[in-house]
Amino acid sequence: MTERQKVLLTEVALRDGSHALSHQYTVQQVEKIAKGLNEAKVPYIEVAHGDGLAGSSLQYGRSKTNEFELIEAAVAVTDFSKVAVLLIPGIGTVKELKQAQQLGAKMARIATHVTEADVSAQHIYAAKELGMETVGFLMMSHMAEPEKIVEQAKLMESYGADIVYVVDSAGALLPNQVTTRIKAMKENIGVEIGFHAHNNLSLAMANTLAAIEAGATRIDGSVRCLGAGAGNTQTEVLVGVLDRMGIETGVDFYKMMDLAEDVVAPILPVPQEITKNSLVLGYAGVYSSFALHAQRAAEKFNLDARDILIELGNRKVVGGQEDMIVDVAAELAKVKTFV
Ligand SMILES: C[C@H](O)CC(=O)C(=O)O
Ligand SMILES: [Mn+2]
Repeated sequence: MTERQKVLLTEVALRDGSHALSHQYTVQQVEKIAKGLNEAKVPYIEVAHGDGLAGSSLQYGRSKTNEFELIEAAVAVTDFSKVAVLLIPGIGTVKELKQAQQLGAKMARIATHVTEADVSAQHIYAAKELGMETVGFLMMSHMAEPEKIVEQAKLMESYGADIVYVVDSAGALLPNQVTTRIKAMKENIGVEIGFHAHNNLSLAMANTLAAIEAGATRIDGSVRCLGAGAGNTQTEVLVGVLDRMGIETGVDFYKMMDLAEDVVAPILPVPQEITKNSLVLGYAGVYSSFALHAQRAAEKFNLDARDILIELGNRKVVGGQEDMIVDVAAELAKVKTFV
């Protein structure tokens, strides 16, 4: 009997989902969600500010609760799931990585813009030194062609990454574009390949299936889609779909559905859905976590947030350039004043 294909899921509702909740998680919420994910046998649970360790700031949004309390809380209620943390070099430092590891985090996901893998070297080395399973996370992967992604993935592999992810931060990729990127990596790098989707064009599931078909074995999902913009691939749906495809995740389908319905849905301030702003994120190729900042700038300058997002896409703005959002809004407002 042929062995069933297997993918390992990393649940990101407690990190990417932090964007959707404006980083307002409480210890009690994290305990309940992490406990539910652990009982559903989800292999990895990512916990941190939406922009990774040390992300709590004026620029990225202040956390209600110190993220290390959230990490500690998740570790305390998980005896199966491993806790992961995300770190963007320049936002987080080795100091925060060590603190997370000492609290029990077992995986480090070092995230850079897709053409800046070289800035991940120090933190990948540090994570490996700390004995953590280490992931290279190439954000905004729609902005680089497959050859460039392979080049950058090779750098992360050379620094010691155990896994390298294609990350569709803007939710802008089409299924065929996912296939070409993952296939190119599969043919050229020697470590596991992962994929992280956003649902801004309602393609998260299709793109995730394309990634698996092309050879990705590490997949991100989020319970109730909870993530930046229109959210990520919905974990409970993904588990059901992969089961129907005969692909093993090891995750309990019913327990994931109950967690989504009974625990996560009640804490959402608004349903996680494809709004006009999140749709434009995917259409224009803009970093998903810009949605809330663009909405606030639109209200401040009496603009349509979609106009700000389209202009940010035209300027190919990337993560870390959140300050450009207000600049663009001010320019558009001035233009509007004079027309
Ligand atoms: C910091 C970003 O939110 C990381 C991520 O989830 C993405 O790029 O997508
Ligand atoms: Mn994301």
